[in-house]
Amino acid sequence: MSYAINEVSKNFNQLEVLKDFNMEIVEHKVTCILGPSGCGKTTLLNLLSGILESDSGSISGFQSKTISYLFQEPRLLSWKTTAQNVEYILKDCMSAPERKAIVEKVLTMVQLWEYKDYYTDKISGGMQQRLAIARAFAYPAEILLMDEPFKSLDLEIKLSLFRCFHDLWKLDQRTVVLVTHDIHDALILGDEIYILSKKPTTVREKIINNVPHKCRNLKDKQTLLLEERLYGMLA
Ligand SMILES: Nc1ncnc2c1ncn2[C@@H]1O[C@H](COP(=O)(O)OP(=O)(O)OP(=O)(O)O)[C@@H](O)[C@H]1O
Repeated sequence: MSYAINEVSKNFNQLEVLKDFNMEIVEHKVTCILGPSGCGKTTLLNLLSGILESDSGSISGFQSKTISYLFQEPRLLSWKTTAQNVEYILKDCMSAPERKAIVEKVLTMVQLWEYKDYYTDKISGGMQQRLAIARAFAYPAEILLMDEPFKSLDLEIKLSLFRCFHDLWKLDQRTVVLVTHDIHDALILGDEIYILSKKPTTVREKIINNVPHKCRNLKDKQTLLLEERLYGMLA
């Protein structure tokens, strides 16, 4: 199954942001949207989640789905512990024993189980972002929308977050739409990579990344070839 965005246009007053925009999102894949700052990536996620309405065109498949959103900043509850931050969002959708099991599973996967009783303002920024990713995957949404969750992080932290992402994604191969302006995020995480133009924004290219998730790293030969191709397209 896939989700379709057909000929969608979105303006803010006189500003044309998306114009006759077409895209397909394949279930159980990570679709990465790579585009310059201000081209309308967040606007697109807001259209997919129903926060915004398009001016014309259609978006199909999302309406009846549960959607989870992960933002650039972790948006944690500082008055709750690491474990409580995950448990809290699960309270209406599963029993207490189920919640406990999931909290332990995801916190262990992102190496935060030993910090489960720490308040979130007592853990580092990288740990907070790991927690936010674990929390987003813990919620049983069918679609996960990610808005530049790796922006402004140094490379070492980013690489550890990429590993967390891959481990969590492998659990149930969630349908993910990730927006970014960073080629590395797209190369390591995206199965399908859409490259956007400047405003008024359309899709310039679509690339399929066939490198298996576990082989993707910034030294892998195939990944480097793809990187060269992407830089060529963005030049
Ligand atoms: N509610 C709004 N009202 C008016 N203009 C808006 C609104 N939301 C976004 N815009 C404008 O639409 C354009 C696209 O914004 P958007 O945040 O979607 O871009 P983006 O690609 O996510 O940007 P960035 O990479 O910098 O986060 C920008 O020029 C922005 O100023």
